[in-house]
Amino acid sequence: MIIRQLLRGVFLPPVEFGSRSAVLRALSGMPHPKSDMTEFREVFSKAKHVAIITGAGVSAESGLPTFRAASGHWRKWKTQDLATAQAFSRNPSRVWEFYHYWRELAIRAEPSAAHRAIAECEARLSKQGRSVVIITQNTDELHRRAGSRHVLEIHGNLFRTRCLNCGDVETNHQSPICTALKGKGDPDPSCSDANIPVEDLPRCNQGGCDGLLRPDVIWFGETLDSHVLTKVEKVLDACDLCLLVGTASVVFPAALFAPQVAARGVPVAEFNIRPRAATSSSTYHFQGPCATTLPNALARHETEEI
Ligand SMILES: NC(=O)c1ccc[n+]([C@@H]2O[C@H](COP(=O)([O-])OP(=O)(O)OC[C@H]3O[C@@H](n4cnc5c(N)ncnc54)[C@H](O)[C@@H]3O)[C@@H](O)[C@H]2O)c1
Ligand SMILES: [Zn+2]
Repeated sequence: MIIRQLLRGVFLPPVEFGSRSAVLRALSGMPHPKSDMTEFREVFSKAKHVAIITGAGVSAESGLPTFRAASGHWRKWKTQDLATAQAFSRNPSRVWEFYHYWRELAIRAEPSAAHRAIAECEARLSKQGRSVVIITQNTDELHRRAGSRHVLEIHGNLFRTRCLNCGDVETNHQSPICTALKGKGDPDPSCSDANIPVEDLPRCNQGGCDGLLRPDVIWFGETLDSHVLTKVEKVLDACDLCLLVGTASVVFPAALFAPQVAARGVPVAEFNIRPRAATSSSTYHFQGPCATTLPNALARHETEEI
């Protein structure tokens, strides 16, 4: 499967809906995605294995801005220029400030109605012998905090650290993660770097190691965890309904997941505040904030007995 070969971080050009997609649709005779909720609910009620692919938009209503909403910047730097191994080795203090900012936002955030609707749907369907698996690009843990149990975090987790010296991976929810980062990380472009000495940044506490820790997230240009990708492949191959929630789907390899499922003739239902260029290849598109659209879409169907 091709997704195994791919690194994170190749961007698709973010073509706006209405330009190239409209032309392609007209040329190919491709139907417009439907927004018929009753029909979607019929399909949903019959699905045995549901894959739900989520992106930053699912956490937007929890107060975590999408990179796009934050104009793709933290202070004066592009987020994709900070989320790299090169940026970390050049300036670990700046990159830790950036991740400290995200950790503190995520710790204080609460799961939204969209996270809760997904978790409730998973719990209910599992009692009926049906499965729901969440494949998320988010690193904020809000799906788990909402109660979801089958979550594949393809881009890692803000609340894990990895030691650059011994490789030890630990869960870490400390706030702040180290004293030197307390009160740092302000995203305002006029704010200066804290320039924290490397020995005061988060360090490994495994017997005498003291190596520098990094956030255990997948940075641009890094390979996704092959164990996680193997699980993703199985879920994509087995699903008979796929939801694409709050993602621009412009970052590989996640951008390939829904098209891969659609190519098998499996319905894809998209929930986004705006159409994307590739929305035209989805079966359904429900436009609007997903904390409003998803609870209706995933509520108990009249044919469900429990
Ligand atoms: N919460 C997080 O963990 C978080 C936040 C920002 C970025 N990221 C990272 O950024 C990368 C960019 O990927 P992405 O495609 O997920 O994000 P993105 O910022 O590129 O796109 C977000 C998408 O969500 C949609 N959206 C915004 N608000 C919405 C809402 N209320 N309801 C429904 N849709 C909404 C937007 O139209 C857009 O298509 C990912 O790899 C992710 O790891 C993560
Ligand atoms: Zn170590």
